[in-house]
Amino acid sequence: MGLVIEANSNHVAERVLLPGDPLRAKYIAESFLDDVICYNEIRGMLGFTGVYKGQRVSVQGTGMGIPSISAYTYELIHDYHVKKLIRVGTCGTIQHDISVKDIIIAMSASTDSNFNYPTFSSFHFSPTANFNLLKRAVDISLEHNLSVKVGSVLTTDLLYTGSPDTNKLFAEHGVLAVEMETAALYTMAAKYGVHALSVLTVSDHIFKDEAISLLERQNCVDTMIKLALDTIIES
Ligand SMILES: O=P(O)(O)O[C@H]1O[C@H](CO)[C@@H](O)[C@H]1O
Ligand SMILES: O=c1cc[nH]c(=O)[nH]1
Repeated sequence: MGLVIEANSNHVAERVLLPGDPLRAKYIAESFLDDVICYNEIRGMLGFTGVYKGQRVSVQGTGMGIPSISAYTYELIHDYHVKKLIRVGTCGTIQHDISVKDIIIAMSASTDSNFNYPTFSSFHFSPTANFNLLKRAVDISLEHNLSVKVGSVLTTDLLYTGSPDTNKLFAEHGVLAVEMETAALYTMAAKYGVHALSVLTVSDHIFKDEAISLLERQNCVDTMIKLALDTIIES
């Protein structure tokens, strides 16, 4: 039992989906898993374990931003021996040929955060997805004719102060979207020798007046959730 997760040691599966929103965790557990138990309610950051296509899978809310996801990821790996983690998040795209509701599979993540500075000092670590999870997610997308974009994302510390110039600069370097957790997830997975991937549904277009409503958001994430569940049990 840690500071943010209160589960018994055997209540969390080796494979975990990580939505930022704890209510998305509840939605995933209720809609996609059988034989569900809720193992965490600390801070309202809900965590569930259930069965998907015969395999145990957990789903843990992470909250928003690097400090929050880092705490959940740390305890899942250290206290509960989790081996595979797939973030199922939302993001804002900065590319003109990507639209709301599209799915992005994050190959790598740049960041404006200094969270890696104490470890690497003046060097810059490149947070990267696990190749096997990435390949499996892409293969499943092709098998099911899902339209997904694979590429890099920008993990920012702040939701509301993203400068248009910075977003434009990253867009010009081929970055697909902005979100707030992937760089930390990939760095922790690399550090502790586990596998991680981020799959993201585009909730808004940062340069256009396009966004899905909070209500719509729940329905739009179903394709991403099924993709992440199939990926995590098959790899
Ligand atoms: O929908 P989630 O998974 O929370 O992800 C995105 O949404 C939040 C911002 O609205 C940030 O956490 C961002 O990364
Ligand atoms: O624009 C957005 C949308 C979702 N999440 C973010 O971090 N930014």
